[in-house]
Amino acid sequence: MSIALTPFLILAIPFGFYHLYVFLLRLLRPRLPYPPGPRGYPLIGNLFNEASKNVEQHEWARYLKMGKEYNSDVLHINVLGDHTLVLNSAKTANELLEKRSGLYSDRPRKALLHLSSRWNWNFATMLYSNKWRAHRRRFHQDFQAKAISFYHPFILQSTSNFLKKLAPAEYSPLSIPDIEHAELESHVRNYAGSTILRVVYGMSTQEELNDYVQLAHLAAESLNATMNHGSFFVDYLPSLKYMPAWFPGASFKRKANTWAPMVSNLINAPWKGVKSSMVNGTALPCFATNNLEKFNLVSSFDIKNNNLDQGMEEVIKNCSGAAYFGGTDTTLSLIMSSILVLSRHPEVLEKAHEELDRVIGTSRLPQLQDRDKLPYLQAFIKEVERMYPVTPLAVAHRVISDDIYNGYFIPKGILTFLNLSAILHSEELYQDSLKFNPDRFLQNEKTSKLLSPDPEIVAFGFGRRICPGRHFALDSAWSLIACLLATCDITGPSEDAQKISRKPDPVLDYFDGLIVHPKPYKCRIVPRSITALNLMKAGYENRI
Ligand code: HEM
Repeated sequence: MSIALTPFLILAIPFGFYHLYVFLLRLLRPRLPYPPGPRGYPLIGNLFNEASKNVEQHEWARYLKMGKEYNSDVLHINVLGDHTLVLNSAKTANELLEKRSGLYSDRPRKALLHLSSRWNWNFATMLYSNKWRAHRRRFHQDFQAKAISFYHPFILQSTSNFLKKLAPAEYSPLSIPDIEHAELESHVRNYAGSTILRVVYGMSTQEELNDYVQLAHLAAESLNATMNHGSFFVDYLPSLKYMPAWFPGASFKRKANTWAPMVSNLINAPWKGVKSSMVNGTALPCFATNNLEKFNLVSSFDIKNNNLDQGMEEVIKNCSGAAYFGGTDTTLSLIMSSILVLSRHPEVLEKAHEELDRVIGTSRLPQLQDRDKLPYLQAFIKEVERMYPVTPLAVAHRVISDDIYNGYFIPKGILTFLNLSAILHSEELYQDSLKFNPDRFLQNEKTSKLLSPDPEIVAFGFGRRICPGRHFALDSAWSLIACLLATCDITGPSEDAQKISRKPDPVLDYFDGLIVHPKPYKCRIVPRSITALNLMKAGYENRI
């Protein structure tokens, strides 16, 4: 045999076997069972179970309970022929989403999502295709770990603004009132939104930022409400989308009509702004301008018609929109959970303060370069990500063709939910998993290895769809949390100080949804000293 043929055969033989496997799979199809799950009725499957499910119960908790009931970490649910696969363990996630990622990386065809609001510009919901690949590649170029230091000055600027807004006029700890949830959330949303807007569109004035942060908030409602499969009945019966909006029971359609213009504004308004500022010569360097220049697209602008060259300009515009949307609500959730936890765990606050004072001192703010020197702070953020996952069911994947796993038949088109909460709360992976304990992520001194799997990887999904904004998200959340901790005491609200002995619960204290947020809470945020207050007021001035 010629040596030149060997590499060909090395590729061809597994390829041939794979096709034989798929062929046999089709032959065997009727005989192989679906993975375990609730027994359904002919034709309607588990329709009754799904229709009568307890809406108070979080979807991830329901799947976890179901897994225990059927003693399986893969589950199958069928509603009217619409099949769903649930993966409740890291092992199955790894086997299917990672090792078979070529099969498991599509997204569901969401009737309401696309009907409602043309979210199809968002590559998070795009089908697994060349179009998605082009977007993912462009996004990855600028958001991979080694590229994001370009954005660090913007993160510092937003951190400074956040601290200034929070700083009381004078140092008078006893007279500082509790901070209400709405006020704190608005500061943090502004932080997350303004950072991403500066990064992608170069926006910097408070007026522009306020408008767009509000816009993202309004549009997020529709994505949050529609992304979880089964939130609306039309997910199971797509033909319902043809019902007129006035028809009884068509409330989903009325909602869709309200959401559509909001989502449209979300993508179009900032893009118009960035193009006009480039034409006027007032644009600040950012993801959009860097890429438009890189691909020589500036000369082809037609602002009046908002005429898109259907190629790279559209990709850049869509990626900017995806970052802007993906970066706001998720980062908000992580930071709000971190503050909630700090205010209810004085022992954690004390350890974090001790580390910051020892390593950084009290005369300057921590910076992103200090991160590796602050292992407890790092471990704290990992533990928040583990205990209170921002996206408990990740984002649904769809299987591209028939498959077999552990003797079970996985049909083409099945929706796949990755139960991140089940994985991150798994007793097998994390001892005393429902106890908040950052120490579990401190390195083992002897082996210098982490004792438990790292949520900074797990919490962002598996396979080819893993969150491409994760490095940026972690830098931006770290900066705010580190500076807030360095300068402030964070405790429970004064009037309830005695009552708050219960620690935040991932179910009772959280709303359910695609991106989960803590239910409203109050806390006290008080500068630690006059020096700390001065640091808050000065921010990173002169250093950016
Ligand atoms: C704490 C913050 C964040 C969390 C927990 C988070 C989590 C996730 C998860 C679980 C997915 C789905 C992965 C999968 O399908 O398997 C995802 C996708 C995505 N995230 Fe994030 N994310 C965060 C922040 C961000 C930020 C800051 C950005 C943008 C700068 C971003 C942009 C995206 C995009 C564009 C996708 C879709 C990827 C695709 O479908 O190919 N995310 N994220």
